[in-house]
Amino acid sequence: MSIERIAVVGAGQMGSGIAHVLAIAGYDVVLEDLNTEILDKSIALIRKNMARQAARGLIQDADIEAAIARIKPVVGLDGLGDRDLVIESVFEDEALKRAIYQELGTVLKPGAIIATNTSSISVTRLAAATGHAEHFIGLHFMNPVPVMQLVEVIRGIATDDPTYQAALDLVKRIGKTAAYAEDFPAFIVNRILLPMINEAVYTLYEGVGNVEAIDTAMRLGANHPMGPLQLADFIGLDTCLAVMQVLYEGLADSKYRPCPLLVKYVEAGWLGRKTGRGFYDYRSDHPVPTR
Ligand SMILES: CC(=O)CC(=O)SCCNC(=O)CCNC(=O)[C@H](O)C(C)(C)COP(=O)(O)OP(=O)(O)OC[C@H]1O[C@@H](n2cnc3c(N)ncnc32)[C@H](O)[C@@H]1OP(=O)(O)O
Ligand SMILES: NC(=O)C1=CN([C@@H]2O[C@H](COP(=O)(O)OP(=O)(O)OC[C@H]3O[C@@H](n4cnc5c(N)ncnc54)[C@H](OP(=O)(O)O)[C@@H]3O)[C@@H](O)[C@H]2O)C=CC1
Repeated sequence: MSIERIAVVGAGQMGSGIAHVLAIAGYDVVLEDLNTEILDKSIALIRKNMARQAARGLIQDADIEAAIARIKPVVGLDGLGDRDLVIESVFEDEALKRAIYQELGTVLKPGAIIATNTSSISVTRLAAATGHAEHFIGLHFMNPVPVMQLVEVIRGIATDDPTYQAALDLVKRIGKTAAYAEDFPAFIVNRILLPMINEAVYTLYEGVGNVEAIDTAMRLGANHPMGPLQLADFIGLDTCLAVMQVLYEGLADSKYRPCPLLVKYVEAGWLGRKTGRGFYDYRSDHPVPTR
């Protein structure tokens, strides 16, 4: 199937990044969320990040307005009937994702593909909520989407070959590299990355080091571009916890138990950058460690 008209459902940090790269690649993009305030914020973030790329010479300044014009922000799923592909990128919450697929089922045209940007949840199980599991696939983009080269592609047990091929063609057209992961909890990247982040939270929780020491140690000691706690704040502590819970429940191994401190921060609403506070406080010019 040829894909030209795409919708991105969920205009958070990932949905905004996905819409950004699709528009730069020339696709006709509808960006959907719950209200215009979020959509306005998303378009402003996309414009800022495109300017960043232009400043680095990765795209031309002149390309920005044309790309932004290819993104149509909408509230509600009703107008998605002409879409060839919908990429869902709402919270890492299975019930929410399934509810959105059920609503999409009433508006999408026959043969339309649904892809989920889930970080960890079973693609096979999510597909079962759509009624067209053969046209459902996992397309796991990496954060920040405009910068990261990888997209994990995950087939559900029922995903058909044309859907899989259409997904690979899209990844190629946006200039990224596909890695194929089998449909196991958290796939490849987060099966490895999130336990490392969780271990960094345990290191803080047990008092082995403070926030600054832990992040400095891994940036300078393991050459990580961001310390694990800085990265957790960047990802979103709610998403980090959701992925650890999927691993813990899905693999039934105590080594994936989410650190109690991570649970506490999420319960407090300290979700990292997106709420202004996590392991760092982002409310002043420079991030300040909070422990
Ligand atoms: C749950 C999951 O599924 C999680 C996943 O996505 S798995 C992948 C997780 N992501 C990572 O591991 C990324 C690790 N970090 C990095 O690679 C680098 O720090 C980075 C690429 C994010 C930035 O690289 P850098 O050379 O420092 O870029 P730099 O010019 O200094 O930009 C730093 C800032 O710009 C952001 N940034 C840079 N270019 C960007 C772009 N085009 N779009 C969006 N953000 C951008 C950085 O995130 C950071 O944010 P703030 O400006 O808000 O502080
Ligand atoms: N954060 C990361 O590093 C990565 C995350 N992912 C995955 O991407 C997905 C999104 O994560 P992320 O962007 O970080 O999350 P965010 O919290 O940044 O954004 C989630 C977005 O979903 C919106 N939303 C919630 N309910 C609905 C709905 N019913 N209809 C439309 N939009 C809705 C939210 O709007 P509102 O705020 O109004 O509720 C918000 O804009 C998750 O599945 C996550 O696992 C994948 C790779 C990396």
